[in-house]
Amino acid sequence: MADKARGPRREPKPQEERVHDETADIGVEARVAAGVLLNAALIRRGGLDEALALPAVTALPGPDRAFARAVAMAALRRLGEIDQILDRRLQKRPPEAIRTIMRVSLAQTLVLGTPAFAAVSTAVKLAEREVKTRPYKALVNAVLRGIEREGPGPTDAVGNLPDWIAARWKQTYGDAALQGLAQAATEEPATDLSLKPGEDPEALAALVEGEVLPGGTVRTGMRGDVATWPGYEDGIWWVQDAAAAVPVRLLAPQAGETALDMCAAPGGKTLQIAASGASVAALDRSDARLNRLRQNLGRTGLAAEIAVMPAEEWLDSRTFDAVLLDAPCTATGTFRRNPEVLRTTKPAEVGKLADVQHRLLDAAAERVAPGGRLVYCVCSLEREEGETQIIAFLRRNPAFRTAPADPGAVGAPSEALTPEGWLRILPSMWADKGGVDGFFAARLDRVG
Ligand SMILES: C[S@@+](CC[C@H](N)C(=O)[O-])C[C@H]1O[C@@H](n2cnc3c(N)ncnc32)[C@H](O)[C@@H]1O
Repeated sequence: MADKARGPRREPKPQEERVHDETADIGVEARVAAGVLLNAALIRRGGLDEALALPAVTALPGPDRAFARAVAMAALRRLGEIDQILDRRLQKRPPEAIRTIMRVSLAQTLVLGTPAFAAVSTAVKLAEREVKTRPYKALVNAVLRGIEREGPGPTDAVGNLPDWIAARWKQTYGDAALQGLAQAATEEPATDLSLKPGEDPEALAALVEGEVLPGGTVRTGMRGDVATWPGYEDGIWWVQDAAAAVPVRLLAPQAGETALDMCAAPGGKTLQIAASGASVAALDRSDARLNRLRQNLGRTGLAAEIAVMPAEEWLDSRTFDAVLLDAPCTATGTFRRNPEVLRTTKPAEVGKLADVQHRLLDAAAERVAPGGRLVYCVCSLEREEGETQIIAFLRRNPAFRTAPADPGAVGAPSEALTPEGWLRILPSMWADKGGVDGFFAARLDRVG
């Protein structure tokens, strides 16, 4: 939880930014870009990625671009707390552009540790630039200097979650879990690497300033461009959150088996299946998203058959020993890496996606060979997309039974095991190791 006495705690700083804020020489344009990124991320899903391609961002030198992104991400993770601090000092609602300038400034001073003289003076310069914001220059200066002088005051990390999400998670997981989830949402996650079989996780961990997590994932302390990290060129690992690596371990594909990955892109799980020696077909409706899989197959020397296709419309008549359905979902469990997901997901999407998942689950069942198995997973924390789907699926499909998971054997936190034998991984688990993404996973064996 946020430190009630002092406001948001500081996040570890990305490497490039560390170099730069020490010299405090990053200018106004990087702060403009941070505001552009922040607002784009708040407007719609995918907005952050689109904004990263805008000239206001791409025209910046690399370190300034990294700084702008770090500021936007820090602001997104702490938006509720930042607004609590601002709202205490604002008597009237300022124009949105002014709020953005102040949010960007506070993300720097309160979260990233940028020196106040740099964060505040650039905020004042930003206000000065536009006719519409110029009249608020003195307000920006007074508010930000006041916070610097008197401290931010108490904040509540649950306030970083939209109300409807906080209410849902409280009802589903309880108040203590909600506090843990809110805390996890404030923290910048480390990068996790999955290794090809035969590679030594301890040796890689030593090279990438990392540690080996249960299950064999290597969690690295490194930041910046992964293409420059040891082992990238040799294709011995790929980036995959520790929790995202669990469903394929639950599926346990074997050499000589056939496997189908029904919603495969960008492909971390296909790579895991291919690395097991099983022969894998990977489907996805998005050709663009499959490009990442194609690149990673080339880099790692692994093989998969790829088809661009809505999985339920695939005309191929084969059935498979092992079927993975990593279904499209609200992705609310990925808030550590994609903090904007909590802001852009709308309540109505939960039900709409649950309908899609229902349809895809039925299509997946038809692909499972007699004696074969199906793993269903989603990176959502919403029950309708997880537990409720499997309860309904088992009612519709008496030929399938839950194969209870062994969390230790699949590299999942032990407390993730549900009474039914499914896995409900929460981002607040493994807090001492830096947390994990949220996932639901169930293995269903075809017994009839
Ligand atoms: C959660 S992501 C999959 C992540 C992937 N399994 C991985 O590990 O990298 C869901 C994917 O489902 C795809 N998708 C959505 N509807 C689909 C459908 N009807 N058939 C096939 N793919 C679909 C999306 O394009 C998206 O790439």
